[in-house]
Amino acid sequence: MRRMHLEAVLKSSVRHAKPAGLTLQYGTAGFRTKAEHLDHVMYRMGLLAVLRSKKTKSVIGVMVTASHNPEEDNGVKLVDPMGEMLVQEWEVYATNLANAEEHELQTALTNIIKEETINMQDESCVVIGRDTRPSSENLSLAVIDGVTAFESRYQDYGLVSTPQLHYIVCCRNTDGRYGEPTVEGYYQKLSKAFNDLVKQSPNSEADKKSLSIDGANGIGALKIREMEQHLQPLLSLLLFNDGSKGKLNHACGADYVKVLQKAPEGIDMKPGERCCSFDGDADRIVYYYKDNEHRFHLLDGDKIATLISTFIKELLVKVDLTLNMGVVQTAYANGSSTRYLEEIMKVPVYCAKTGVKHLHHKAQEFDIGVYFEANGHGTVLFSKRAEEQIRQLVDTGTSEESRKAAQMLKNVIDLINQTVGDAISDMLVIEAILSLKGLSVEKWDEIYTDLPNRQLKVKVADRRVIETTNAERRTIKPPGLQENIDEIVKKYHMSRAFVRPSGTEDVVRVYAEADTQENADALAHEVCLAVFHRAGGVGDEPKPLR
Ligand SMILES: CC(=O)N[C@H]1[C@@H](OP(=O)(O)O)O[C@H](CO)[C@@H](O)[C@@H]1O
Ligand SMILES: [Mg+2]
Repeated sequence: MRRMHLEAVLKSSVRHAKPAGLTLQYGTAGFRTKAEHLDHVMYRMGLLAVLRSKKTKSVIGVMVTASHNPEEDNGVKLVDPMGEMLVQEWEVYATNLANAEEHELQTALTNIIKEETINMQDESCVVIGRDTRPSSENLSLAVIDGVTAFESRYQDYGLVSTPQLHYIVCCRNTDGRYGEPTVEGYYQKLSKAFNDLVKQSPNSEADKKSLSIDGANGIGALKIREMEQHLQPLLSLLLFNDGSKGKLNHACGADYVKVLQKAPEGIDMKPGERCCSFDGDADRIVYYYKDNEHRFHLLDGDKIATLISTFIKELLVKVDLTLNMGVVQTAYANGSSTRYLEEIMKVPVYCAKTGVKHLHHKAQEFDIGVYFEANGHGTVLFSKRAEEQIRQLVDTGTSEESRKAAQMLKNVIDLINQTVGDAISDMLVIEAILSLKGLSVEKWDEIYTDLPNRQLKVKVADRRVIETTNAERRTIKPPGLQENIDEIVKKYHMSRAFVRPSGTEDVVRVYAEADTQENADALAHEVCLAVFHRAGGVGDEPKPLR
């Protein structure tokens, strides 16, 4: 490392001192904790982004957000050259850097540079984005301080959704082939693909119902407002929880709706009308509606994956292309969705560990890989081969029908944000499919019926005592826990349950499914007790739900 660089680093590091003793881990989605503990982490992630940029000879992204966490929290994640999450091998560098005490920082940096044989003379560029949290602006300035300490180039994109930053990184590293590397370029690309798609809809006039969006009082609301003008008058959007009064993610947003299986506050729901919720950084989406009896119905990531993969499969038949398509889920996927995809749709389904990076990785193995977490985070990946074949058929398809189907697939490719799950992009794909197929939200919901399920959390002294295997569906530690869960599960009908330590919160998550909601709740509670007693629960024993 050149002396000058190092001196600059050590000098500016003093302004971003690490609270002694604080340790954090680069988890499922980067670092996340109370915002006041993150200044030094941001500065150091600025440094790491520069090293990653030099190493990959590409533009690297840094996003300041804590997604669905409460407003007081914040976090940071790095974006790799093609818009993917930071490669796993570098997560340990991120953790080491974040946890190095002041006097260890130099060694931590030198180690990475040596290990990765980074040439500090190489060019570098970092792009930065942030969500709407009150703490985000200052924290992004800390990132910039880190970036400039290494004399790197950077561009601050300011307020953007997480998927917009992923899109921008991908555009910057592909000479604009993926699109114009600006937020405006993103709107142009997506809205053109969407408008072209729905133009082909025989039902464009038929379903005049509007879509109500819960913006979680976050960045998604802001960005929908900007995008809206590109979409009019094809889609009528009603925006709620737009951040003008409510608190970010408070009693609203995709996570709230999915976990509590109820409508967010602040939204005006009319029977039969489509509603959707974004999360705090707009990379997740879930749909829902209430029926004429005012019962709430949730259409989560599993229902979205089913809708999209069915649509794509039908188009593939029309264009007569033999491309292999697979759906990737996690253990949280509702059993009914897996059964429907495998048995009715005859689509191969795979189970990956929780966290988008695992699903994304698996989905890359297919010509067309559809992946969604049940919570609504997901996208579709098209291999280069698939994309080329589809684009070719737009002109060379043997019949009018096949050319039209190829055109639709091409529009889907352009509409979907292939870099990462994206609430806005997914929403437009869903809206286009519903319009093209003339499907109401009720009809979409009827494709299969979810098994009643419950997700709970247990507080334990150290969640790392739980180790899992088989894509997190079974525990191997602590001893006896899995056997205990197996015994409990046997007592219920159509039942399934698993536990795993969360990667973003200091809790153990419990998931249970059974034939009735009452049984799913009782099963979840019994499993919570097993975790509490066998994995060092703290505080009061978990109480039954009713
Ligand atoms: C059950 C669940 O929804 N888990 C979420 C949550 O991870 P945990 O490791 O379960 O805390 O946050 C992740 C990041 O947003 C997301 O990828 C994941 O799906
Ligand atoms: Mg998110």
